[in-house]
Amino acid sequence: MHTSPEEAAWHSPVMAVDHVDLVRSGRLLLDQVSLVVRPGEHWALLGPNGAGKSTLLSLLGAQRHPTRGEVHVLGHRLGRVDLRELRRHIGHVDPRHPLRSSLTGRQVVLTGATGTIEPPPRWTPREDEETRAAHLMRVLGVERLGEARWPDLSQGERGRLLIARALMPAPRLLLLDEPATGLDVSAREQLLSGLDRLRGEQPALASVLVTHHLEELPATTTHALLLRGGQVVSSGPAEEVLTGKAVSTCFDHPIRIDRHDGRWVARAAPPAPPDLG
Ligand SMILES: Nc1ncnc2c1ncn2[C@@H]1O[C@H](COP(=O)(O)OP(=O)(O)OP(=O)(O)O)[C@@H](O)[C@H]1O
Repeated sequence: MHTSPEEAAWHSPVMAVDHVDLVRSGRLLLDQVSLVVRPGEHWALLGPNGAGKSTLLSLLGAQRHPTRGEVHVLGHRLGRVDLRELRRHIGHVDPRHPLRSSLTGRQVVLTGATGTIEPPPRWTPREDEETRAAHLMRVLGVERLGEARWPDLSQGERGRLLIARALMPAPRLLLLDEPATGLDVSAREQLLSGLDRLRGEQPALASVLVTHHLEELPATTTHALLLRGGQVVSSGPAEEVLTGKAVSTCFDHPIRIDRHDGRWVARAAPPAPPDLG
């Protein structure tokens, strides 16, 4: 049967991590981690402090090499490809965006087209870039912030603008490191519904979102990987992985998980009844 290049791209993994170890300063930070992310999949990377989530995300973002094992990102094996070139096809949202000047919201989003923090000198965006920036700002619900100045914006507003910025070059992969940390409930909900809308309108986009909190997972999350001490506790479709048993093991605490309208809620499990037998 004939397969078109579009169909082949749809089925080929966006990234594949195969039995990866990562050692730094003599410490094993990732221990035999494997993960395959396909187009249209939205992964949650969960685990306690120090589990290795950010370390794994930095591999997925082509920011470092594994010590052992293979990482393929967008069909390229890390170690055999120019990492800077590869990074241009990955939307990596850095919550500590190092912007110092007082750009407007629209200008910040447009710097996603040049991959720079400040607009390059004498650079003027093309009309299609302006149109895309406006569209992405609408999808993420920040269209009214086009003329607002970066230093005046709230953390939640900045976070959504940074996601729009990361999407400017139309990446196939979006990486989000704790995007809801520090947001109040309304800002968090606006962020999550923006992500749900985005995923609905870009069905081939794949994403990986790091968090400690199940409440911060968008309803469109399809898969989850639980990490503890650099090792995978469980990995696969979200409804199979996000169970009380696996999450309790991961966080080393008895936790009960409920799901309402597609969203997850975690709380301490009630103590087991005394054994009267
Ligand atoms: N360059 C390094 N050398 C040695 N240890 C490191 C290095 N970078 C990170 N670590 C350690 O690796 C472990 C995993 O760190 P990482 O930041 O990936 O965890 P995390 O799951 O993202 O944690 P958190 O939820 O607290 O952000 C931590 O114990 C950290 O101290």
